[in-house]
Amino acid sequence: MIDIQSLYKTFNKGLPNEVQAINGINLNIANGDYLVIVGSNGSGKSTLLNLIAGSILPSSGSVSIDRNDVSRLHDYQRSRWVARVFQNPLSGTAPDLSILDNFRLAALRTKRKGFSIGINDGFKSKVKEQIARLGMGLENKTGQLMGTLSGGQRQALTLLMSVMDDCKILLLDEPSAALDPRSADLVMQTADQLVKDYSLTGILITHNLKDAFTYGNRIIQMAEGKILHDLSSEKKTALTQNELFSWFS
Ligand SMILES: Nc1ncnc2c1ncn2[C@@H]1O[C@H](COP(=O)(O)OP(=O)(O)OP(=O)(O)O)[C@@H](O)[C@H]1O
Repeated sequence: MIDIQSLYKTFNKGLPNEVQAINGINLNIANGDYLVIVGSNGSGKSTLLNLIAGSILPSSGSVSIDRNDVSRLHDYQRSRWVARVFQNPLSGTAPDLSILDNFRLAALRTKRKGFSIGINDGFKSKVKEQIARLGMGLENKTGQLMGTLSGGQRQALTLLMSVMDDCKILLLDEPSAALDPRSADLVMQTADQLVKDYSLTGILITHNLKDAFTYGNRIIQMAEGKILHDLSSEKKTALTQNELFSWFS
């Protein structure tokens, strides 16, 4: 469970360009929830995700993961809980390395000290088996260079790489925004499947209201660093597309 209490983040404090990006957020996200975050530009969505990931630290307030107060831990210290996928399919992968080597690198990055992982047959077949589940036919091309894949294929593999190593929370910051509509759908479906298959807690930021409507079991709308709407389970299911659109009018 992610428990956020009285969270504030101010950038450039005391300067003329001071911004109160997060303005007193309280939020509880249950294990296994798939939370969608919508909101206008500058409403604080990415800052909230950064605070959960630990890539920035709060001005005040707390973030706990499974009852561990992680508020002062940096992102690399939270990596055993948190995986993150960004908008740009080029980030997070090495284009000049093969698919398999990229998986190996990803595994090495997240394994705790003392745990050695080779590129042995066991690892290779585990990777192939997981890639096959994507249904993209890439399992027999693990020697292919990552840079030669399409943006959608690459983003789907990035998603898989980020969840294969026992993380509990998957943060998705507009993962399909840079992709064509077909690839975007594929990546969103992959994310949804991985959240379910790996029993993850997912948090998705999206500007795509169709995706916000389709995915997740809870939706929040942010405005000026606060939560304006918060609908979970049945209320999210009952939400109509028109109602969701009206949040932005
Ligand atoms: N590192 C930073 N330094 C200064 N100001 C920042 C920084 N990061 C974010 N901000 C400011 O904080 C506010 C919230 O930004 P944030 O990126 O969280 O919004 P967002 O809802 O994710 O927007 P978008 O939909 O455009 O990505 C904005 O006013 C932004 O300019």
